[in-house]
Amino acid sequence: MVAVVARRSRLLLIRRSDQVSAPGKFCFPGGAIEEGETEEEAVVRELREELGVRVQPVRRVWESCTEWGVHLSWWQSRLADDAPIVPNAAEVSHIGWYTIPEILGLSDLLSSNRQFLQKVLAGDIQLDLEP
Ligand SMILES: Nc1nc2c([nH]c(=O)n2[C@H]2C[C@H](O)[C@@H](COP(=O)(O)OP(=O)(O)OP(=O)(O)O)O2)c(=O)[nH]1
Repeated sequence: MVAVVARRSRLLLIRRSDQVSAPGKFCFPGGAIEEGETEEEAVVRELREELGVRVQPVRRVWESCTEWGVHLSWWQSRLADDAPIVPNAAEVSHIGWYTIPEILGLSDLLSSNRQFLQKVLAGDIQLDLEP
């Protein structure tokens, strides 16, 4: 489950900690769905665990599969309130709000995220950048 959170043409990006898979890579917040959960519930739980924030999943905008076989469901989501983002250091080493060109300029970006953003720029994925 991947949460795509936009604000004033910027997207919420995380840098993965050294203790998880794909250490040090940039991607969006998210994680695996657990048994019995809906996709929306998984998005809400993952963002709470990872960043200490409440989000509302709005719309599934894309589905994909990583080169290593993980199915990803991409959910445009919005922050439910103005509470501060408090990254869980075990999972996330850094967070920030970046424009799409800035994100595409990062060499440590996960390849599925690069593919996602290229599709957004091409108009193949509809994303609301000013929700
Ligand atoms: N969270 C997240 N994972 C992503 C993104 N793009 C992408 O390819 N992935 C991959 C990396 C991982 O193989 C998988 C989800 O990893 P995760 O670390 O967030 O979830 P997890 O704790 O349940 O999984 P894991 O570390 O045990 O592999 O999806 C993204 O934007 N966000």
